[in-house]
Amino acid sequence: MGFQVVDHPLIKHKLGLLRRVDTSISHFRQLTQEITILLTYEATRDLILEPRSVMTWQGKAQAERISGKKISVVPILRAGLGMLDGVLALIPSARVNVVGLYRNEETLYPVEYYKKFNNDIQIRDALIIDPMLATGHSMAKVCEMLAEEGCSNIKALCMVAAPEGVQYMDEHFPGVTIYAAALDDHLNEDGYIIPGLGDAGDRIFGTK
Ligand SMILES: O=P(O)(O)OC[C@H]1O[C@H](OP(=O)(O)OP(=O)(O)O)[C@H](O)[C@@H]1O
Ligand SMILES: O=c1cc[nH]c(=O)[nH]1
Ligand SMILES: [Mg+2]
Repeated sequence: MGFQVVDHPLIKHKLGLLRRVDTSISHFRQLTQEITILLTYEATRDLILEPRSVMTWQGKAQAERISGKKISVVPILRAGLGMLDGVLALIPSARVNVVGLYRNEETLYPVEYYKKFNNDIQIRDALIIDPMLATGHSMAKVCEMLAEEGCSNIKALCMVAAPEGVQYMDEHFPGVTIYAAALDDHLNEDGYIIPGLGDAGDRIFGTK
């Protein structure tokens, strides 16, 4: 598996603000979106280009355009929605395939409550978005759902990952590359990432 902490001063600075307990809802949303744009930039580095001739003000010139498979973004409800605008800012024509999961607080395994996939999901590369990779159970569940649909090329973006989640994904979906803003220290006894962000869904939606 590929796991990459995207190393950039802007990401580090914005993540520091995101971690602050006194960051407002609106600022939390804005920072999440901005960091997602930076992660998307890195995660799309291997997109394939093809040459293309364009008519410029000085006649024809050689340019390039993205070719090959198209992308579908897969936000994991709820918190993943906070990252959607960031991806769409760079890939405005991406299709969106939504999965609704919540984590059972006792078992720390996800419960599925919603799924809406496009008809052409299997011919697109999938980009899963969820701010938190804690145990990795939610991310793995979505990879399983995508694999069942025939998706063969899957990447994921998250704000903060725990070593436990990275290891779980490595064991179960070694072909999936994850791009994160940070690799944190550990999970606490309730399955929360330390230091983490707290409950990202609550911070984005203003619940609690
Ligand atoms: O790696 P895991 O241990 O599976 O935990 C991570 C999941 O937990 C959070 O969702 P939550 O269940 O809080 O739902 P929410 O987005 O609706 O708040 C988070 O957004 C991930 O989806
Ligand atoms: O730290 C965590 C773990 C799971 N979900 C969150 O929102 N935060
Ligand atoms: Mg939550």
